[in-house]
Amino acid sequence: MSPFRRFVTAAGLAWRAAPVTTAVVFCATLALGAGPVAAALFGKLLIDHLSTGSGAPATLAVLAAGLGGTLLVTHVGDAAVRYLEDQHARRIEMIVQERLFAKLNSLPGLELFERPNFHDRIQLALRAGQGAPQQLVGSARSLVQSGIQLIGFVGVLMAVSRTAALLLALATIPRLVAERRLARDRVGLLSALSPAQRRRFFYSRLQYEPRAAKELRVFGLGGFFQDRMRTELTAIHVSQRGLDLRILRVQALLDAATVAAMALAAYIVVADVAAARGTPGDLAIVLTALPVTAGAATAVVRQLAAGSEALLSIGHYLDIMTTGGERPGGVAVPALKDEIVFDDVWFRYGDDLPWVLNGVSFRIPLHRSVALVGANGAGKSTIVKLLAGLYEPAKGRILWDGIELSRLDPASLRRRIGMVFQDYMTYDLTALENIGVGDLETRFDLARISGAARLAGVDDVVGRLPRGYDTMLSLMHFSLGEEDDSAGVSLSGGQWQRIALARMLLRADRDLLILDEPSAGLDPEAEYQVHRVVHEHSTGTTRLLVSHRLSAVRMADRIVVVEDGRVSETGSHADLLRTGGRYADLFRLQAAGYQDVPRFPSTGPMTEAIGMAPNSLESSPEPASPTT
Ligand SMILES: Nc1ncnc2c1ncn2[C@@H]1O[C@H](COP(=O)(O)OP(=O)(O)OP(=O)(O)O)[C@@H](O)[C@H]1O
Repeated sequence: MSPFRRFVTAAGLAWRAAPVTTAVVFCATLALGAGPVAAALFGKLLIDHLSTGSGAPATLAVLAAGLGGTLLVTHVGDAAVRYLEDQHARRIEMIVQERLFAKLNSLPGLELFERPNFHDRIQLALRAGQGAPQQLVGSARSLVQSGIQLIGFVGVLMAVSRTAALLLALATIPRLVAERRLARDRVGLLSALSPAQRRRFFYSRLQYEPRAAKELRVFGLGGFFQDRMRTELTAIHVSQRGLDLRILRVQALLDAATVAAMALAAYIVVADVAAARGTPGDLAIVLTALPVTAGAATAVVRQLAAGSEALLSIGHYLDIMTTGGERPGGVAVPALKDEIVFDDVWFRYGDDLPWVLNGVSFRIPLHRSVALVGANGAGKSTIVKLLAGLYEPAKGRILWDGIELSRLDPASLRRRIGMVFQDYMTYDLTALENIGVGDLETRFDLARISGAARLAGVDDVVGRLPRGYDTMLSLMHFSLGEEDDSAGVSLSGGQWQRIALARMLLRADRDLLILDEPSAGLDPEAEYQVHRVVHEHSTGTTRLLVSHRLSAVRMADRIVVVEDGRVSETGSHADLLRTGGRYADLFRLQAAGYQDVPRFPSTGPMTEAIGMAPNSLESSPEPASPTT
């Protein structure tokens, strides 16, 4: 990406955030840049007037007032400009956040979100998008301000001693080169450390997230993850310290060179004044101008480096903003009239990963229910995700009434689908919102939401919560006091599953309902009720159901058995039992399991199978008892 494109993006963001503020800041910058030069000139004139003894009191008063006024404006103006810059930074943050998240929400598939480096890029883009335009504006402002000071003081130095001015200019060139290189290294290090930062935050989050707290305590994993977090942080610090040391070494060398140049320049001017080739005012202004000029030259160089750092890092923001992924256009999805067809569909999650689907073909006829069954990892959820347009097949076609899914508009497709996922979401929202997000168009209509909750068998549970449907379903929403009933509550796994089901039932009028393991966490009675409700309530709707409970799928019009990414059997429950294939075996196995429950041995086969000696805990040496 060209530096020019990055510059236009950063400057465009800064300008659009607050054009008036940007213009005011620039004008103020010009005035603030000229301030110190004007103050130094007023100072020189005052000294010259006093040293010749010819100064009229009125002239002295004017010069003193000029000096005081200039200093006052410079200091007050500086604070005002900093205030405006902070407001500007907030506006930029808002714009960047809006654009980045609009972009992320426009990506229809899951592929990018499952790549760790995409997460790193989002973090870098957020940071760059918020910081870089502001840094660029700040650098440009400081550059102009320091540049004006530099030009002014170099002019003054040139008037008094060209050699002194030349010496300072020579000392600035190596700084320019070195600071640019360091800026590039800083941006490079930030990218290089992203994976380690991500892992560090992952390990740190595990140690306070309520979801992980159970296992961490039961398995005693706190110290283990703390060690991992420490290892990552140590590695990050080692890399950062390496760069810090390099910056320190380079800057110390450059500062030493600048001081040497200043000392030489001061010596030349002192020698000139001693030889009566200059006035005491000349000496005063040179002694003022030398450190200020050196400081301004350093500031100019650093701002140039900071500006180029900002331009390099805005590349991360542009990187996300130009990420492909949206399907261009796409046909609006018509109501389903005939059938959905999987036609020799092949899929794998990455080019270097094994095929998950190896030519899957089956049909979902209109107003019929189709159940997918198969062992863990057979590819059932993958089929579901392909049907929802979350991934695209590598080969083969998925047809919606003969139109390939890839030609359809993903948003329009999803409006035609109601879905409950195997790994459904539990939102830190109220019960009303947790269900209502299933159909935002209902605008959290309590009557519809409680109707869906009733069908899913969770209405009573919600009714008994401290604030009914307005209760926060989250333990993170802490109580504000003893009497505060706004505290969050936590539901059981099965109750959460019913909430997810109610969320889907808000879309029961859609063309296609997809239920991926909707009853996995339910007790047997609840499971039966849920399947009866789903069956009765959505008869006449086209349905795809995934379940391991074969008792639940026997009601389906067609059962598709998936084995190793292929369809091995298709037919009704009765057909498949008659055929006596894999489904019939599984069904009989499950049915037998309910009648004849085997007892688990306390030691023996299971412990041996995982390579443990029986009673290894008991046979492990006792910890030494504390000596008294
Ligand atoms: N996001 C992913 N990235 C890489 N591999 C994946 C991903 N999701 C699933 N897989 C792999 O794809 C295969 C099929 O997974 P899938 O979830 O479709 O199986 P399933 O039949 O639904 O299994 P289960 O009955 O356990 O839910 C598995 O081997 C799994 O490891």
